[in-house]
Amino acid sequence: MRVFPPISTALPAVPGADDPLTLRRSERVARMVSDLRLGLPVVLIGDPAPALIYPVETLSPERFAALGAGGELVLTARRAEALRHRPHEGEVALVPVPAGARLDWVQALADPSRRMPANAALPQAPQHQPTILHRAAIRLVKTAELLPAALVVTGPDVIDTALRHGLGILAADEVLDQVLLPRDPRPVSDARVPMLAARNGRLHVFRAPDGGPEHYAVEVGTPDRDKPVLVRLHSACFTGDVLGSLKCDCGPQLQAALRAMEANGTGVLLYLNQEGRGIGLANKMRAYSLQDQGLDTVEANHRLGFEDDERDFRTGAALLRQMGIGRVRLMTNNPAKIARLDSEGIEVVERVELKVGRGPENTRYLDTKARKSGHLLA
Ligand SMILES: Nc1nc2c(ncn2[C@@H]2O[C@H](COP(=O)(O)OP(=O)(O)OP(=O)(O)O)[C@@H](O)[C@H]2O)c(=O)[nH]1
Ligand SMILES: [Zn+2]
Repeated sequence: MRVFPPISTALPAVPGADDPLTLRRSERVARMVSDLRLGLPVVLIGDPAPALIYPVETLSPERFAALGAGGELVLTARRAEALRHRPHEGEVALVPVPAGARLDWVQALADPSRRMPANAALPQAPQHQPTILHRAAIRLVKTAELLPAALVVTGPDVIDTALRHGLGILAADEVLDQVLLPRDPRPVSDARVPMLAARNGRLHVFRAPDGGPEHYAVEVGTPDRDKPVLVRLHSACFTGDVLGSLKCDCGPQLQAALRAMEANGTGVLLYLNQEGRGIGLANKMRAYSLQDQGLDTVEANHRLGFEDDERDFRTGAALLRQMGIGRVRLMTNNPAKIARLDSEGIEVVERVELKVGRGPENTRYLDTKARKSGHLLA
């Protein structure tokens, strides 16, 4: 068996860490995430060998054709369950890609909206277990808000290929550590924004140093930081917030929270860009299509290969810390938000109910959240 050199010796001499142009780990991971969105492969170093990781959703037919035989498809355990292919314990599952397999076949395994080509029986799972390399691959495509599936191709020339083509290359454990790290957004700019619901508003824009999405804080009046502040943690919902979709309660919740802050005199609404409970708008629309076929909101996420909720509320806690807010009266029906703020050292002194926007189009959605996701809804 070929022994692969450690990354430090495999790479040509690189400038030292004190060189300001040396890319930090967070920057290299951010580049990898953008590359995957473009359909480019990245290289992960890990067990059993360095591997090229191709995003299934954005992979072009030409690049797929050039892969040749071999390779494994890595799916989440959720997606594997939906395919009734659950050979491994743990978060991910592997499917060997047979010689001559078509890209359609690979993409149909990842995407429930595609019809499986004929004779699509899944090949036997490989003997070996998934490793940190496969988990890191899934984390990367999830961070890129793509379908959670990747092709993993190992071979003796992986490092050479990466160097020749300038592909992103990092150790799998470094990628996982980085992707799971709490983001620490920094204030960028702010200005007065009078709103219908709250005249005395100011919008603050925060940017994550790792290239992740920007998040916003809408400050109403000037809350006294020595007292608990009326706070809403709101996750982006383009359909509800902007289009007034009746499928959820987000739009009415957003407006009601701002009105409550106006009535209270002060408050802070954090607008977290975690669309679709963290799966992104494209995947949320895939989930909506599945809901049109009869699945509920949780089942639809699972069928796509996601958990019910992929959000990370540590971002909310980081924003509150940045704004000098340590104690809050939190407007929510979601106990997970309270638990996360508490564990991040933000004291939730009171939960303020926010029950608005229930109607015939979203009754099932709200009931499912109460029944399956622990939401405190009437
Ligand atoms: N994946 C998915 N996301 C959805 C669906 N409907 C709404 N969303 C997203 O769900 C999130 C709702 O955010 P919030 O209202 O802040 O959170 P919540 O968990 O409902 O908690 P509270 O409103 O505080 O009680 C937004 O990111 C929406 O885009 C759906 O059917 N599927
Ligand atoms: Zn919504």
